[in-house]
Amino acid sequence: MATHLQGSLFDQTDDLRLGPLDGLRRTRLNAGAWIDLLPGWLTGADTLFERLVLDVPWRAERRRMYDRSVDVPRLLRFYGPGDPLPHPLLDEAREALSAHYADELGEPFVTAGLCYYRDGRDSVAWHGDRIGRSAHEDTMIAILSVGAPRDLALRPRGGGQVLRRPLGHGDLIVMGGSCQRTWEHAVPKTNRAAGPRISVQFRTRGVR
Ligand SMILES: O=C(O)CCC(=O)C(=O)O
Ligand SMILES: [Fe+2]
Repeated sequence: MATHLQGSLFDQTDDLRLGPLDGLRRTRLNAGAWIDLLPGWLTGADTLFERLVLDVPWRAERRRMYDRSVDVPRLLRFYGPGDPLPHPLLDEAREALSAHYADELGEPFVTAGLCYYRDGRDSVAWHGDRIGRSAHEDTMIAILSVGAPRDLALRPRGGGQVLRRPLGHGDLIVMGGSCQRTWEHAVPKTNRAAGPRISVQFRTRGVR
């Protein structure tokens, strides 16, 4: 797999470090959904990006579409509860998030789903993460984004005004409340030249 990393693509420091979470800012959406945003949570994210590209055993998946089977346009890897994560920074991030949201969430983040968008043609279509308890309970999904900036788009389920949040290198977004049931999200394809991006989604037990 070609990685096309030209030196310090995204930021200038090798010092991989998570900042404090008290800068998180909440936007309330309707129907009990909300998002928390913290740009630049992780600094030195180049190192993490490069390690994840090389070390994660990425999988291409296929899915049925009508009578054909098509490639899912991104690479994936899922780490379940207790699976060793591919980089210690991810353990640190998950622990920091679990501690920060402990009272409000009432349980820790235990899984990590990784997605690798190789360029602007890779994407994920509108969906809610509604497999498991999130189909009928509030939950939180925290996403750490590294690599090229891509928009996370959000809209009320079934349609409505689309919000876009550009997620850059080291940025954190948390979708909470009813967001997976009452809203949908997507990473749309882009015609702009977009470099590679990796997102890490932390979820609670029994939520996909
Ligand atoms: O890449 C992202 O930021 C979002 C990924 C996502 O929504 C998912 O895998 O369920
Ligand atoms: Fe999702």
